[in-house]
Amino acid sequence: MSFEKVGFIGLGLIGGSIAKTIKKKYPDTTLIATARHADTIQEAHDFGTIENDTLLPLSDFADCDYIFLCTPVQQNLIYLKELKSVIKPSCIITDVGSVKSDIHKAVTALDIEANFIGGHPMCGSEKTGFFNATEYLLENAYYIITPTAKTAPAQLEDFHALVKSLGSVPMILDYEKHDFATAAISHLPHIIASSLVNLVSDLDDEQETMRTIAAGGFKDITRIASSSPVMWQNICLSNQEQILKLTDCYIHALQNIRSSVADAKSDDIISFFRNAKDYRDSITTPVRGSLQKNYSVYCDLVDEAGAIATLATIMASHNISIKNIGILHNREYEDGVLQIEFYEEDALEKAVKLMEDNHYVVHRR
Ligand SMILES: NC(=O)C1=CN([C@@H]2O[C@H](COP(=O)(O)OP(=O)(O)OC[C@H]3O[C@@H](n4cnc5c(N)ncnc54)[C@H](O)[C@@H]3O)[C@@H](O)[C@H]2O)C=CC1
Ligand SMILES: O=C(O)C(=O)Cc1ccc(O)cc1
Repeated sequence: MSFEKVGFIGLGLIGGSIAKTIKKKYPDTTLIATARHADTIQEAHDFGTIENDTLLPLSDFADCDYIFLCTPVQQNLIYLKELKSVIKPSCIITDVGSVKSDIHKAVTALDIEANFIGGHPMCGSEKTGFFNATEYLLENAYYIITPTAKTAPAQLEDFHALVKSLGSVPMILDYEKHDFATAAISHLPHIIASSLVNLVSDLDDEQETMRTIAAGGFKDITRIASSSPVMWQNICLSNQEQILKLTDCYIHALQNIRSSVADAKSDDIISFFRNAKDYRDSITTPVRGSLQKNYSVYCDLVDEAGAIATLATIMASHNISIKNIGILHNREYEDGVLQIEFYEEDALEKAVKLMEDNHYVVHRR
């Protein structure tokens, strides 16, 4: 695997995270980028991630070994067409878009199948922009790779190795299969989250009773409604067929549970919740490559000044990096607990032992 120059078109949460990770793992690689706003490029240059400090014309990407398309999915299609006449013969254009069929069809129509490998890192969040990009976002996340019929095996192997070296877990998948699966586990959930928020917003009273009492469950299930509207508009338009299929299935499922409630079918209602709980509990178990793994523990708050600093010092003196630390108040922990999040499972296990040795009351869930 050898590459000297990598280009990014779009440098937000995902493009920025990939660029920061490549810069960290391959400091000698030249990275260039262009985006919609000059500020983004200036910020990434000042951060030390990319070479250029102004917006670049696409002709400047001519000697790139890899070009990552990291704008909203429909915008990626426009850049793909423009890049056809720019790239060198050995260049691989890849994308990070949440939908794959559209771009694969465009690649075939443009007759550039030998120069394209699709990609989709299964990580991210509701946040946007280079500012929120991190060099650990990709870590342990599945990174779906969708080759074309004309992808050279050696180039696929190289790209697979690159993805792995960035800390992700590469998974090769057929692009149509990808679009059905992501419609179910990502696209429909985003539609449901946003429709639920819109419903509450429409039904709330003048005193905003619903907004005021919105509890953990509502906030958990609707976090992703804060995602970029443009990005999700693009995804809905690109993956229209699969999203329609899944939405119909979901409407049917809602009608079923509605009937069970209307007819007071207690057995059906309990099965509905039991089945969901069993499947959901099986997903919670930390497995390699899950979306946004969270290695958190909770400990009872010691009510004295400097309690957080003391704990942070204990961790630091044992070389354990803390990703996040803060006080959590919810129904489960009425008096509040300290939530400490780590980057990896090993660190979490070490930290739990240390905290217990230091007589902290530790909760895991
Ligand atoms: N946000 C997430 O959690 C994930 C997003 N993706 C995919 O990654 C891609 C990028 O998403 P994010 O990085 O989250 O978005 P973002 O909003 O953080 O960044 C988008 C970038 O594209 C640029 N951009 C937008 N419109 C443009 C245009 N017309 N011309 C040039 N540049 C333009 C912006 O300047 C910005 O640099 C999308 O295709 C999305 O489907 C994939 C996995 C996860
Ligand atoms: O915020 C979350 O949990 C996400 O679901 C992030 C996400 C958004 C889009 C994708 O294509 C993949 C992952």
